[in-house]
Amino acid sequence: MTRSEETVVSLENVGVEFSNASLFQTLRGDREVVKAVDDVSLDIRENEVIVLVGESGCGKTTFGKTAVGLQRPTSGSVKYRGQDIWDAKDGNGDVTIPFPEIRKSLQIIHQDPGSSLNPNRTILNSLSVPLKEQYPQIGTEEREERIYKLLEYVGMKPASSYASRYPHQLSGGEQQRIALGRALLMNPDLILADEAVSALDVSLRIEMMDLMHDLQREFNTSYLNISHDLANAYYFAEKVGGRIGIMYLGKLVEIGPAEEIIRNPRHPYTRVLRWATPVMDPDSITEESDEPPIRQIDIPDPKNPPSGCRFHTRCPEARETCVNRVPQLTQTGETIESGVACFRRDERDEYWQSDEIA
Ligand SMILES: Nc1ncnc2c1ncn2[C@@H]1O[C@H](COP(=O)(O)OP(=O)(O)OP(=O)(O)O)[C@@H](O)[C@H]1O
Repeated sequence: MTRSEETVVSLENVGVEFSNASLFQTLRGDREVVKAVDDVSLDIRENEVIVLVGESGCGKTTFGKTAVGLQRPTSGSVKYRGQDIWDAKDGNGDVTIPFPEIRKSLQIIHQDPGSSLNPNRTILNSLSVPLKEQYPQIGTEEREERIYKLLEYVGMKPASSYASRYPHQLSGGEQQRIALGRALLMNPDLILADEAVSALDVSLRIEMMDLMHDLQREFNTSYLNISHDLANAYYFAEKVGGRIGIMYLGKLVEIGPAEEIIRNPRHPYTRVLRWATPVMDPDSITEESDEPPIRQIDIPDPKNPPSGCRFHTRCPEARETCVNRVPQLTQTGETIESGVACFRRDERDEYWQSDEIA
């Protein structure tokens, strides 16, 4: 698929902090702050596929929600086609794209589609609601026509039979198709798919990912997918020339074309993920040893992350300098497509003179 260079969503130095504190804790001054996302920048272009991968709690969902305007960042900016999303929401400055239009263009599908469909409404009713809200000018007949057409697009034929059912009369895979259809009804520029296939059986998972690819061509949509599974990420991104981004404790530590991330991972953490993943096509990866390339299995507490490079406590390559300095994500290829946040990528970095951690 030919991808345009036009940026749909641009996230710049985005940070998201959560404060989990009762009034009592706040008064005592022991407010607990989690930096779910810490200084992450990313451009998502038209027709692009990006999959974010990382262990539970590393900030994937928070970052994804920030990208589609569902989570306000505590620092940095998020722009949709050049318009700051939160300025549009707050009415700050010259708003060139109104917030409702931005929300319509940035859609989300969740891991559990059942919970996002009203159990008391038929599929037709459920899909009519957002269409009525976004396109109040269209009549009932046209609305139903659009819904039926979309149900057919997502493989639910005959559409009229599915349209009259309630969510409990559909399988998990069918519910997920409906969720995808509902997102596409808005004709979005970007769909955030948060673990959208992880609850499905393997064969259904592949079917769903293939369907998403087909519909991407049809609707010119970009996808930001979230997955804890590098094998799924590889399947989804590689087929359409997409990128994989690796997150660790709120940081984007590596990003690049799917093939490159699997064949030539540069960040020590990416190597750990690859080691831990039975990749779908075992021939496509090089031999790895049985020993995990890691010093410590436990993930540090996100409320109290390690200093310097956050991965240093587990990194087999860590040196003293990694304890104090924060590596920035820097370009690795000829374009801004790929980057890695590790001192080892620069042969002149003081890392090479630094002592190994005992
Ligand atoms: N609304 C919230 N309030 C407080 N803390 C939150 C909130 N949402 C997320 N967090 C915290 O932020 C961190 C990142 O969470 P997030 O859900 O973004 O991670 P994740 O990588 O998507 O994890 P998972 O794969 O388990 O969903 C976690 O430490 C989490 O506890």
